[in-house]
Amino acid sequence: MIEAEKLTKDYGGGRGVFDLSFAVEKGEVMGFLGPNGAGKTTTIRQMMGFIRPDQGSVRIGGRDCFAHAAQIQRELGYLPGEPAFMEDMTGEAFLHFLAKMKGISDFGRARELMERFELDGSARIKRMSKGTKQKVAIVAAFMGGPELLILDEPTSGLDPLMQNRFIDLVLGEKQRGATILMSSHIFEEVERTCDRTVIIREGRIAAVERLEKLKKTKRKLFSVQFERPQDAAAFAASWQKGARQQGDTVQAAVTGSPDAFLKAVSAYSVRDIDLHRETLEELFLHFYGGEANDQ
Ligand SMILES: Nc1ncnc2c1ncn2[C@@H]1O[C@H](COP(=O)(O)OP(=O)(O)OP(=O)(O)O)[C@@H](O)[C@H]1O
Repeated sequence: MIEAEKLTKDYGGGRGVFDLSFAVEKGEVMGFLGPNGAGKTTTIRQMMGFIRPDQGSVRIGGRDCFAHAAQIQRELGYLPGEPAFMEDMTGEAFLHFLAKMKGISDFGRARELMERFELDGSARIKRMSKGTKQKVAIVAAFMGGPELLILDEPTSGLDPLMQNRFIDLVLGEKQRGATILMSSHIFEEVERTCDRTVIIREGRIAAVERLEKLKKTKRKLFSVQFERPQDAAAFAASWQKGARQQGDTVQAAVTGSPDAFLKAVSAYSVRDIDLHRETLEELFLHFYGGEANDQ
């Protein structure tokens, strides 16, 4: 469905994207991941035909994205990283306008989506919060039931309840047979929806992974406080595998099943235990190296 071949956009000074080759199959949900500034938006903008590659190409359904930009933009569902609206319009008027432009005659699906996301479309867009604007952008991308959706950080600004509704929406579209490419910083969203992920770092592909592989790589960071500091020292010495002891507390990263770790810990008296699940940013840092920025 999407084929990038040696796709390059060079902004100078090492910024941009370089030599990206990957493919998204029909019916697949592909995560597009990487730290801030890695080049996700630059890649997506080339898929939309907004900017011309310096070298290489990206094709959608066999058509070059830059040469066939207008047609591709009309057909697919796109959710930009920073949606630009006609701010004076109400949400609903804007969606009607967009539906007309895209030749969507049935507004029923848009209404259904507005209800699902509890979006009140009667307010002017300029008065809406970031999260509400994001809901308008989601409805705009999905309302035509497109075969292909390209989504740039689709849940940015949404609360956890709405993030969950978004995940359900993506799973429904996947069942319908839609192909989706989605950039994201949120592990849960990626874990629950994506079949594979393209991971980019500093403008280059670091890996194309199946989700199972990424899940196996993800670490659980345990912090265990022991009743006695000498127990903490004994546990840290016996566990090894990168356990760090400080006073009565040991921190350890566990990959995969925590069973062996918990059994080893249970040989001692434990005062408290904390679990931190690794974020995507932390995973990039420990697995692929480089900078991890806060979102
Ligand atoms: N028009 C431009 N002119 C010059 N440099 C640019 C331009 N657009 C992007 N860049 C640079 O290219 C690099 C990749 O930016 P891009 O926005 O694609 O990253 P991203 O992965 O989408 O990051 P984020 O997660 O922050 O959205 C950055 O270093 C950015 O500063």
